[in-house]
Order: sequence, then structure tokens, then C-alpha cells
Amino acid sequence: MSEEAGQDEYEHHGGFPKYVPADVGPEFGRLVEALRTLQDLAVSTAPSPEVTLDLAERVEAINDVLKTFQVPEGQPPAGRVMTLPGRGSLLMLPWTVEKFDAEGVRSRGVFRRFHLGGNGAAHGGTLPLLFDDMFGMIQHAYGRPISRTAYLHINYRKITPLDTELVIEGSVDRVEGRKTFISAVLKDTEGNVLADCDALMVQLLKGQP
Ligand SMILES: CCCCCCCCCCCCCCCC(=O)SCCNC(=O)CCNC(=O)[C@H](O)C(C)(C)COP(=O)(O)OP(=O)(O)OC[C@H]1O[C@@H](n2cnc3c(N)ncnc32)[C@H](O)[C@@H]1OP(=O)(O)O
Repeated sequence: MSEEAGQDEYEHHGGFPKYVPADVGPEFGRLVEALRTLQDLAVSTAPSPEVTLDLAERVEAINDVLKTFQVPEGQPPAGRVMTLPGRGSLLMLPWTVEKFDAEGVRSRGVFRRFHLGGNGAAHGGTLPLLFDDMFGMIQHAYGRPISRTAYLHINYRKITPLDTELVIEGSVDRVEGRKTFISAVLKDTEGNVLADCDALMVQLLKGQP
């Protein structure tokens, strides 16, 4: 990744907190991966009522521990560890960034069982999440201030399979004042286009939410 990437002017970031990369040990990535596996299993298993009750109590006990460590937005490592799948965020697709500079961003990963929509394909709502987060990274890598997505237009070209390595790549098409026009393409490893998307991101004014 280029050193200049993302070195933009934070006073133009509206009401956003300043995000800086988080320094975490391997235990954090291990926890996030264990939680993702839990999500996979939560949507793909049918345990008995007794087992379900036992599991609910155990997960509630974990939540009680985590609640004591809550911090404000911008402070948890989730979303701020560039080397981890999904930057260590459970919300984001667990994909790994392999190119991040002003020329564009490329990321690779799989849709997992908990992304299932129907008949083995990824849920249609998970693709805009992948693209939107990608667009946030693209404009950050380009050096643009944090912006909000004004529109996002996605074309679903082919079924997006689960548990299959895929690649997403995109870049800034043009900048007009506060407006950044960005596009990206989702492909399989044979180069088949599964979806493409273009978006407008609008730079926030001072104090804009
Ligand atoms: C550790 C470090 C690692 C970090 C590494 C990763 C970094 C990762 C960063 C992630 C950063 C977060 C990224 C969040 C990205 C979301 O997903 S945000 C959530 C979804 N989006 C929203 O909620 C936005 C809601 N909408 C709004 O807030 C407002 O409508 C907007 C978009 C800010 C625009 O409102 P406004 O500021 O009043 O602007 P307005 O004057 O209406 O429009 C400005 C221009 O845009 C045009 N425009 C506005 N809307 C549209 C539209 N829908 N269609 C066409 N044109 C439009 C206008 O026509 C106008 O054009 P010009 O007349 O200037 O030519």
C-alpha cells in the first residue's frame, strides 16, 4: 500500500471521528474468525431446545464480559485492522485487501454460509455492502475526504456463489467538486463478471453527519 494513500484532510470529514489503524495481536483476529464461524453455524444448524438453551446461556455469559469493555465509535479495533479479513469487522464481508492505493483497491474473499440468500447463492443485499465498503476504501485510498454514498447502482450479472474465491476491484472514475464517481467489478477467478456497480459519494460539509 502506498504511504500517501488515505493521507487526506480530516477537517473536511464532517462529523466523523478520525479513524487510525488499530494495533492488535493475533488473538483479535482469532476471536473475529471464531465469531464468524459462530454466525455460519447459527444459520446452518438445528440443535435441540435443551442444547439451544445451553448455548443461549453461554453466549449471554460472553456478552456480559464484552459489555464491560464497550468504547465509543472509532475506538474498537473492529474495522481498523487493514490486514484482517473485513478489516476485523463482523459487519463487513470477510475479504482481504491486497491492493490499496490511489490507482484503486482490490480485495479477495468468499461469501460464507451466513451470507446465504437462497438456492446456494449469496443474499442480494450482501453485494451492495461489499461494494459500498469498497467505495469507502477506494475514495480513502485516493485521498478524498470521507464522503457519504448518495447513490449506488448495482447490476447483478450472474449468481454469486458461496464458499468460492472471488475478487472485487475498483477505482475512482472522476471527481467533480464534492462529488466522487467510483465504480467496481466483482469477478470469479476465471474472470467472469458476477456484478458491477457504480456510485456517487458526496464529500461532507463541516459538521455534516
Ligand atoms: C483505520 C483506517 C482504515 C480506514 C480505511 C477504510 C476507510 C473507510 C471509510 C469509510 C467511510 C464511510 C463511508 C460511508 C459510506 C456510506 O455508506 S454512508 C451511508 C449511506 N449514505 C447516506 O446515508 C447518505 C444520506 N444522504 C446524505 O447525507 C446527503 O443526501 C448527501 C449525500 C450528503 C448529499 O447532501 P448535501 O450535502 O446536501 O449535498 P447536495 O447539495 O444535495 O448535493 C451535492 C451534489 O451531489 C449531487 N447529488 C446528491 N445526491 C445525489 C443523488 N442521489 N444522485 C445524483 N446526484 C446527487 C447534487 O445534485 C449536487 O450536485 P452539484 O449540484 O454540486 O453538481
